Amino acid sequence: MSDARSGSGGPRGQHDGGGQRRGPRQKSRTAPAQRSRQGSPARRIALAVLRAVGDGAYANLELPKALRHARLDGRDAAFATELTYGTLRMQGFYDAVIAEATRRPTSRLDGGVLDVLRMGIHQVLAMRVPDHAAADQAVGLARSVAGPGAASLVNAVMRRVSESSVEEWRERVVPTEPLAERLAIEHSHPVWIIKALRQALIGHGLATPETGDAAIEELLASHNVPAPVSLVARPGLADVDELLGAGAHVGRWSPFAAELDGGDPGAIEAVREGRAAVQDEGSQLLALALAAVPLDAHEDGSTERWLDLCAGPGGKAGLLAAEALAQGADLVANDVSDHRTDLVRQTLRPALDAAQAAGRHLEVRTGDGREVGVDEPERYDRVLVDAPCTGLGALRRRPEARWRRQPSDLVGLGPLQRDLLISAIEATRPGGVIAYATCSPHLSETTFVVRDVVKKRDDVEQVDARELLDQVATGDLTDLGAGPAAQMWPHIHGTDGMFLAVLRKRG
Ligand SMILES: C[S@@+](CC[C@H](N)C(=O)[O-])C[C@H]1O[C@@H](n2cnc3c(N)ncnc32)[C@H](O)[C@@H]1O
Repeated sequence: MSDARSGSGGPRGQHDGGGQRRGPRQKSRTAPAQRSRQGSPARRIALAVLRAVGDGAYANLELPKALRHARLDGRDAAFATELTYGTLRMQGFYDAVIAEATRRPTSRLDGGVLDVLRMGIHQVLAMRVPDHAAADQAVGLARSVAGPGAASLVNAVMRRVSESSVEEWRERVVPTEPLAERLAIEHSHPVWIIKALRQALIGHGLATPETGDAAIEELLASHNVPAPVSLVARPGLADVDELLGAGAHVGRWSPFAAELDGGDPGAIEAVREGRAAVQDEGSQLLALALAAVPLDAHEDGSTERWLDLCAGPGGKAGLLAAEALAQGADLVANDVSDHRTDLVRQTLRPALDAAQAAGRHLEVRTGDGREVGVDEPERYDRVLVDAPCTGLGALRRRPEARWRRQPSDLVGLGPLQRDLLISAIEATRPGGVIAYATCSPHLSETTFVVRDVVKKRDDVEQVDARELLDQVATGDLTDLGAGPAAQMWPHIHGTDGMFLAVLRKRG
C-alpha cells in the first residue's frame, strides 16, 4: 500500500470512514451502533497500526497486512491509510494541541488513548471529517482500549479541539521563535532533524545561510505531503508504455519511470510479475548514472563485472541487472543479511531467468561488504555502495522514521559507511568507477564520508556526479548542489533526498 492512495480523493471528501457508503454486498459484519461503540473498521485498523508502530513496527509493512486481513479496500482503505500516515506525520503538532487542550504533558497519557486522540484530531483538523463523527468514533475507540474513564477524557478533549480551527490551534501552540522550535511544532519534526537538514541544505550548496530558513521550511513541508507512487519499467523486461496503458502517466526524470496518481501498483500485471516495480525516480537515476559512466574496454575483450555491494531489497539491483544484461556485463548483488538477499533474489527473479537464458553471470550472494575489497581486490569495473543510512531523505515515505531515528544512529553508521566505501574502492579495478549513494542528505553520511575516504588515498578522484545524473535524466536536471557530488531533494526535484558521489579509480 502506498501513501499516494491516501491522497486520492476519498478521505478528503465527506466520507466519515464509518463504512456508511458500502454497497449492500459489502456490508460490515458489525451493526452501526456497535461500530460507533468500538470505532469503525478503518479507524480500528489505523489504531492497531499506530499501536504496532509504537512497538517498533513499520507502518508501510503493517498497514497493507492489516487492510488485507480486514478485507478493506476502496474508500475505506484510503481512509485508513490517510488516517494512519497523516496521524504519524503530524504527531508532533497534534501532541502540542493535546498538551494544550488537556493542560498536561502527553507523557502522562496512556499510549493507546494518546493514539486515539492523535487520530481524532487528524480527522477534525486535516481530513474534514464532521466533528461529531470524529468525536463519537474516538470515544468508542478510547472505551475499547482503556475503559469508560478514558472515553470521557477523550470526549472532552475532542470537544475542545473542535471549537477552534487548525489555524487557531497553530496560533496557540506554535512558538514564534526560535526557528527550529517553531518549525518542530508547525511542520511536526524533531528539532535535531530540522537543524541537521538545514545544515545539509547549506552544506550541499542548495541554500545559503541567508536563504536557509526558507529552504528548510519548504523541505519540511514536503515531508508532510504523500509521495507519488513512482514506478520503474525494468528495461528489457517491461516497457513504460505498458505502465501508461495501465493508467500511469510519464515520470519526471527517469526514462524508465511512470507515476501513478492513486490505486494499487500491485494491480498492474508488469509489477506483479516483477518486470516493473515501485521505485523512487531519484533511486532510478543513481543506478542509471553508474551504468552510463564511459569506461575503457578490457584489453583482453572480457566482459565488464559490476557489483552492488549493499543490494537489499534489490531496487537498484533490479535496474542495474537490466542494464547489465543490455550492455553484456555480469553483476553480483550482495547484502550482509540473508533475509535481504532473499528479497533481492525475489526482485531479480525475471532478470535471473533472462541472464540464464542469455548465458550471462548474475549472482545474488550474502556477505559482509567490508570484506569484498580484501577478498576480491580490483575485480570489478563498476561498484555501487548504496550505504545503510538514516533515511532522512525519505521521510515523506516513512512517516514514523522522523520520530524513531536518533542522532546516536549516526555514530554507528559513520564507520560502517566509510569501511564500505573503502572496501568498494579496493574491489574496483584501475580505471573503474565507484558510486557512493545514500537516501539521506545528512552531511555526516554524505560529503564527510566521501571527503574523509578520498583525502587518505591517492588512487581515486571524484568525478562530477551532477553531469552524470543530468545525462541520464529525461529533463533538465539542475539544482544538484555545488558538486562534484549531487544531492536531490523532495521539495525541488520531487524525488527522495538521494545523494550520489562518483569516484574513478586511477588507471
Ligand atoms: C540503503 S539499503 C540498500 C538499498 C538497495 N540498494 C535498494 O536499492 O533496494 C542498505 C543495505 O545495506 C545492507 N548492509 C548493511 N551493512 C552491510 C554490510 N556490512 N555489507 C553489505 N551490506 C550491508 C543492509 O542490509 C541494507 O539492505
